[in-house]
Amino acid sequence: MASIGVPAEIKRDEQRVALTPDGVADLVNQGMEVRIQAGAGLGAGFSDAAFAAAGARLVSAAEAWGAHLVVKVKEPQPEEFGFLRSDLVLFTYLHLAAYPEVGRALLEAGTTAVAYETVQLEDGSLPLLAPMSEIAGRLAAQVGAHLLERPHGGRGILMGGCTGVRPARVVVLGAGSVGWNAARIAAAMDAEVFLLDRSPERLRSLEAHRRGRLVSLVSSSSLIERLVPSADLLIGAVLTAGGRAPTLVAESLVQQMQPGSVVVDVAIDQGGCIATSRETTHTDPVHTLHGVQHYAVGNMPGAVPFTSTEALVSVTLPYMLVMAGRGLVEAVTDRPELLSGLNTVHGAVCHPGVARALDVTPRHPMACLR
Ligand SMILES: NC(=O)C1=CN([C@@H]2O[C@H](COP(=O)(O)OP(=O)(O)OC[C@H]3O[C@@H](n4cnc5c(N)ncnc54)[C@H](O)[C@@H]3O)[C@@H](O)[C@H]2O)C=CC1
Ligand SMILES: CC(=O)C(=O)O
Repeated sequence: MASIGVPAEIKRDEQRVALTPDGVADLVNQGMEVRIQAGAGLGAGFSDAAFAAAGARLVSAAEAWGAHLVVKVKEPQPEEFGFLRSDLVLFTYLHLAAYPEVGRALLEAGTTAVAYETVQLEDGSLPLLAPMSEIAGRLAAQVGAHLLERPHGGRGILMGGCTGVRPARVVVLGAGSVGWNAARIAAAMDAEVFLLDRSPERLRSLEAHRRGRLVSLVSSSSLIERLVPSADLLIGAVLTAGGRAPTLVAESLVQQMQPGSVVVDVAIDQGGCIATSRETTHTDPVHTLHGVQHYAVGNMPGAVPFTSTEALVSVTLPYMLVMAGRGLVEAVTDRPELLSGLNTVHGAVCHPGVARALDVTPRHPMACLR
């Protein structure tokens, strides 16, 4: 019988879990054995009793990691590297461009790792990243608004201003799932929003939904140089799938921002797109440089684990069913988008963007699977 293991997340401040009790019931009904580490769902509001009632077996971390398919939320932490092995299929967010040491551990162990964030449909969309990006984008506007308040270290600007007083100026780099959601929440707060993307087609597709003081602009380095110094809130949200985020904002530009302004670099999980950001945690989310508060939490959706867990499992469960039920080779035939999810297979890197970031030569995923 195929077994699926769900370890508790141990990344700092991560409270999400990779399966819900409803998801467990679906897998068990398909004849699969589901092992949940005891306590794994508590932070997201799912009790051990609820998982057991759905048919899961409550186990230790080692037993959860011992399953054929291990599903997680975040990349394995160094304490978990010892659980990696060559007959394991790991399905989780990996972001190997930002965490090369995780890539090395997966390659050394020969683990087959399928990264949620690089599963890509034919139209270029990223179905397993999109829900978390939607959440992180919405949070970015909320967090930015909060940090702009004086008691939270900000310059004391209200997002929507008030009658006769200007609103906050928000500049969003990247108009994908994160950027669009950040921009539309900021616009709904009545801020003045500039949404930049290198793709005019992407901006055009958003045109009909644009509301409030939201201006969309085709990105260029000159435009960024003009806009950033006057931004009260700068949000980084660009991505090239699998690759390291490009640095779009140099330190000299951040230096020109007003003291108390805020940077939220959501793209930090791919290395960040603002030169001065470095990864922070929910416990200690802000570092201040040149008088500008930087928020760059690599697992922002972990702040709302109930919403995020439900949203994540709603998109990952169909893939778990096919991977555990029919094996990886049949799964990629049935769901070809899984091929781009393959980051490492038996000691080789299979995704070109990840390979570039790790400075290794990629192998074709089908060749690796054979
Ligand atoms: N910190 C966190 O907790 C989370 C971080 N993320 C990250 O946020 C980032 C954005 O994700 P999504 O919005 O889902 O990606 P997406 O693929 O939907 O959008 C990225 C956008 O960036 C644009 N872009 C790429 N290079 C550009 C450039 N040089 N100049 C201007 N625009 C450029 C693309 O045209 C695209 O529209 C990713 O790194 C993702 O992993 C997502 C969720 C949570
Ligand atoms: C996308 C991602 O890495 C996260 O939600 O934590």
